[in-house]
Amino acid sequence: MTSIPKAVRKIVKKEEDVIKQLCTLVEQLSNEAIEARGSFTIGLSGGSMAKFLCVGLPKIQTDWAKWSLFFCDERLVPFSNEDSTYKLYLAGLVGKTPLKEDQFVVINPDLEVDAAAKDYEEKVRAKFPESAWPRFDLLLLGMGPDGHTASLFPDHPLLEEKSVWIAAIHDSPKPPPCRVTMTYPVINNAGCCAFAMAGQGKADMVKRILGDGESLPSGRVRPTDGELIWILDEAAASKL
Ligand SMILES: O=C(O)[C@H](O)[C@@H](O)[C@H](O)[C@H](O)COP(=O)(O)O
Repeated sequence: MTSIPKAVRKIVKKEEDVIKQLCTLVEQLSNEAIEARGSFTIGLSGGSMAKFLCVGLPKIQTDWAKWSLFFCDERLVPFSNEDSTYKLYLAGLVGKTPLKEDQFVVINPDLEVDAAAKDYEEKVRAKFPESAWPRFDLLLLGMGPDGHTASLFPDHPLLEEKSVWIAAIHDSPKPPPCRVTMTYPVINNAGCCAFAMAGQGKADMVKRILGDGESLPSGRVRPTDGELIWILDEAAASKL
């Protein structure tokens, strides 16, 4: 087993500091990308990542009009459903920042899941024309209690999916069962992948992945030509 030599660990005192570090990173990378290329592409995740971003992003300084926002994974439910990740961001960021609804590249929840994955891939391809693989400026990822990230779950065949940008999952062990997810070739082609987490509940899995180097889905996030950053509070890092 190997550890992750390229992962930068930023350990801060408590959850509010995790939020500050995370949103400072987003601010810095957005400004760099906009200066270099005139646009900023960011992939979002649900769970506590959504909560952190909705608290912290309204305070950053950036050229919001230049942002395009994507979903590292999304649950195939109507946008009105409490399980919709997009719904969280819509409520937390639109109206609280200058971001507009049409800057979010969203799934079509009316399609069945395979068609929804294809449709989402087409929407992503339209933003990265002529690329073999898209290069997102920043992908923000969560880590579940089983070590999953995006909708890439332990021992699932999707961990080996290398032919598509966006895959469908019909049997997610975490409900709801139908989702679409970015695949590893996409995730690992990003300019930066960042995890952010807080609390004792994360400590065992953080140790298994960052300390012991277990090959769980979150540990397989290793950008081939980009940065990997884990932002942890002291409780989440307590077993390292
Ligand atoms: O769609 C989902 O079910 C969530 O996006 C999920 O993948 C989440 O990112 C992790 O489970 C971590 O969640 P917490 O950060 O809330 O523990």
